Amino acid sequence: MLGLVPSSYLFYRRLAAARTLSAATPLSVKMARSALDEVTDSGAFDRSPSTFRSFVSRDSSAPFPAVAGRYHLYVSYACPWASRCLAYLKLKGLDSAIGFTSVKPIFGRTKESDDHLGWVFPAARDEEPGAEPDPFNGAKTVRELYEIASTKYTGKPTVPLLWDKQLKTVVNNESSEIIRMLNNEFNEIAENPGLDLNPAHLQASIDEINDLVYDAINNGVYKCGFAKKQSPYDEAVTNLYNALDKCEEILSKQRFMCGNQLTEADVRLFVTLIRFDEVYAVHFKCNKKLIREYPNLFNYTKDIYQIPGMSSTVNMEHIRKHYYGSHPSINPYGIIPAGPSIDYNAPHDREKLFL
Ligand SMILES: N[C@@H](CCC(=O)N[C@@H](CS)C(=O)NCC(=O)O)C(=O)O
Repeated sequence: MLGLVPSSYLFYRRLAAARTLSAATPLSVKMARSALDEVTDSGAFDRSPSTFRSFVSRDSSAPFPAVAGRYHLYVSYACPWASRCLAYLKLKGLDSAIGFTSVKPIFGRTKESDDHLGWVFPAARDEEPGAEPDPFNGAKTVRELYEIASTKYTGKPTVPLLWDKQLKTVVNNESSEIIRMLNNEFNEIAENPGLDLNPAHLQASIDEINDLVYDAINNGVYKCGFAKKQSPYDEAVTNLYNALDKCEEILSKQRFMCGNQLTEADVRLFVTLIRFDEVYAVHFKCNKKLIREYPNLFNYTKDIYQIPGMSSTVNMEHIRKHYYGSHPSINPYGIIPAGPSIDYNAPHDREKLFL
């Protein structure tokens, strides 16, 4: 460890700077400790904002410079927000410069002194395929990582989190920002630096699709699933299916959401589509229509799944175990439904349609 410290003075100055940057947000404000608590009096799900919002930069003098081996991504294979970061690690060829560790899929007790349920690491590598013990801090829970980064943290201990091994702190826990950093700032150490998922000429269109997809689809399925009253559910499910119909129509004319090249908008939509028929349809009551009943959306999901590297970011076992097993107020007995076991490696027509 000491080998990483440039000089004790510099180290503590950087640590203080990083902590100020990382903690420049309302850490002392009382926040929900679980997504299931983020429901307003009207019964609607209302997601809290992420807390750690510092940026890694290609500028070598920045507090968090983009260097190989310094950062680690803590994820859950179950989580769509974490999976989009994982997808970027694979697509950009950054997985040897930035390691990652997945937690166990089912929430567990994070402290003996309270009843919080959250992400936990396995005690050994062979405990749960895909999940690994924390390699750097020996943390038993993601909550512990947040507590190492800030003693004042009272918010939700969420994944993904981009961890700085040198300063032992969370750089950023907002996936929409982490993916932009992975796209833009690490090109000098990426194996695929030429892949730009946010090209300037498509930025306006990417932002427009992201606005539609985030609110109505990515977060929309959670609004359906976590609603505690009928009317917020009705509103969320209507918005969800209006947005899916719109995507289906866009994809009838072009291979990807912003044209005929893969962009950030596709990675962001994919992580919800791949979980939809297996989990959201049943667990979150999104059963008006399945993705496999939309010809374009279904083939588009297969198309993206078959991009080299992408299938390794999809662990359906973790996805199914997590949702059905971690929300006792929705599924009290934790029973995992049998189907549908879709083959996303099956042929699709997208390449032929849009040559
Ligand atoms: N805005 C965050 C959201 C992350 C998030 O909500 N992650 C969920 C898993 S899918 C989580 O860790 N939840 C912990 C909990 O509910 O206790 C991001 O996009 O990075």
